[in-house]
Amino acid sequence: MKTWKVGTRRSMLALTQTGWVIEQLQQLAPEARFETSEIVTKGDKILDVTLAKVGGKGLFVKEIEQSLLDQQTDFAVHSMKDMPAELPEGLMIGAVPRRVDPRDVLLSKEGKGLDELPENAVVGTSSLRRAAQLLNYRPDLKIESIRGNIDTRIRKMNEGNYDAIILAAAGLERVKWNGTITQFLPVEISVPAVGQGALAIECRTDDAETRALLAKLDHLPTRLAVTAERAFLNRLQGGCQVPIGGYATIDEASGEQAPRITLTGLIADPDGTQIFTHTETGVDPEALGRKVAEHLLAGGAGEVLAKVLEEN
Ligand SMILES: NCc1[nH]cc(CCC(=O)O)c1CC(=O)O
Repeated sequence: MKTWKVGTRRSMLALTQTGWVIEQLQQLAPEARFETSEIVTKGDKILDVTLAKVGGKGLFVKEIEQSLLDQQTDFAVHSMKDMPAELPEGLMIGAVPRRVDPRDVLLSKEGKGLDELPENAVVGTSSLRRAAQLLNYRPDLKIESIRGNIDTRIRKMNEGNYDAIILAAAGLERVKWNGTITQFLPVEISVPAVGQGALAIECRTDDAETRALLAKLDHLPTRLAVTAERAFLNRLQGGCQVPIGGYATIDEASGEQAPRITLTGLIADPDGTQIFTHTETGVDPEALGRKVAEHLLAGGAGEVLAKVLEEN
């Protein structure tokens, strides 16, 4: 039986999620063998600058995609959130496993939730999307950039530089972090990033054997939701330089083949003074994503986007 070579980043989160994917595939295909190939990406090397300033999305996936194209690896496991809206020619997302909790969470040093944090409290996040939504809700907060993997960020908070930090629930859940989450931020306060909580398993379009293997792990409701979110992002041509959020849910009671999808899109001014959101329901994920984007663009968010892009 074939041995599949699996590309992954080297962070604890990446290795954990890749291990999980291999475990799942092993159960679905007991004869298959897997070998992981750890790849250091540009995003892993640049730890001192805001990612937005050095090219944003794609930094965590480019080298891994090259190894797929060069046939050094057969498939790769990524956080969906790190995937650019468009994939290189010849590659595809072969599976989207079931999503875990998509929400952002607040961790605070003294266990105080967002409403209880003292005036002018310092919150660590390097995400423009998170910063804009926090500031919109609590304009007094001071947002400070923070980088590094989950452990590093939590350590930096505890060492005293920040009163609180914002992370994705999904990352903490996947690494089985055993600390206390202070608050799960409702999606009404913090619309998650496109793809947050989901994984993308990427492979070559012409590799039928790998596609057949990966298809076993695909979760249709998650795929539909993420497809809508990514169509939204794609229509906006947005990287993570712009505060964009997108979150879709599936009404599973509404039909096996073409369930109803509800998508909320968000575009914000980085300082949080202007927030544009729109929610719409449809059955075609691509059409829905475009529609929500176009509604926001027509309603004034286009000017905010243009301004943010100009400044960067
Ligand atoms: N920005 C980095 C990143 N990419 C994926 C996750 C984990 C959550 C996920 O899979 O959505 C994280 C960490 C975070 O945002 O806290």
